[in-house]
Amino acid sequence: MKIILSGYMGSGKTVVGKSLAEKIGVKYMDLDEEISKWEGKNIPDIFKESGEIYFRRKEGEVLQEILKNDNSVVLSLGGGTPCYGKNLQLIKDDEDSVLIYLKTDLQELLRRLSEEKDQRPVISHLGSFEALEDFVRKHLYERSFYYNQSEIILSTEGKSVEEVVNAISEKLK
Ligand SMILES: Nc1ncnc2c1ncn2[C@@H]1O[C@H](COP(=O)(O)OP(=O)(O)OP(=O)(O)O)[C@@H](O)[C@H]1O
Ligand SMILES: O=C(O)C1=C[C@@H](O)[C@@H](O)[C@H](O)C1
Ligand SMILES: [Mg+2]
Repeated sequence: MKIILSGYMGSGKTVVGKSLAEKIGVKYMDLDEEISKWEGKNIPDIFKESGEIYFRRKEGEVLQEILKNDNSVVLSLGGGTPCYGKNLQLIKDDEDSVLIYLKTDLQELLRRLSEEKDQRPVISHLGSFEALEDFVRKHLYERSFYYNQSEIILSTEGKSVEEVVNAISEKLK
């Protein structure tokens, strides 16, 4: 099975995905990391040097490769992955994939993201907490249309990473 984690930036896809993979003894992959490896540079540099449209194209290509080649994997998507191109449909059409939305509320996302903006080129330019809040509120609303099409929607509210991992394991039983 391919367990695919989706959700806004800061929702915990990477930390939860790594921990879940370890718990159930399955290979872990992070789409952002795979794109970085493929391109030989980190995500902020890809955005800076080649632009977001180029990044989105690579994101779709790398996702397609992983879906084709890796049959047993926990895969953390990037925050925007299901919202671009054919990515969401590709995942829905893949019979072995189960797509899980880590649903984290706006205030918690803001708490996390205000500490960790620099490695996230979509928000790194937002200078103040107010600017970040304005942006994320609207962006999360727009993206929720895509996230909510996931097979499993899991609220992370009040849950530690371990509790999120346990909740996913329960849902998958
Ligand atoms: N359930 C949780 N409880 C407390 N902290 C959490 C939880 N989930 C994630 N975090 C923290 O929030 C931050 C963001 O998590 P993470 O990098 O895994 O998000 P992400 O969804 O992979 O983001 P991106 O889309 O930008 O890659 C990290 O510092 C992480 O430790
Ligand atoms: O939400 C987004 O659009 C992004 C999230 C990150 O995971 C990276 O995929 C990249 O920084 C874009
Ligand atoms: Mg991540």
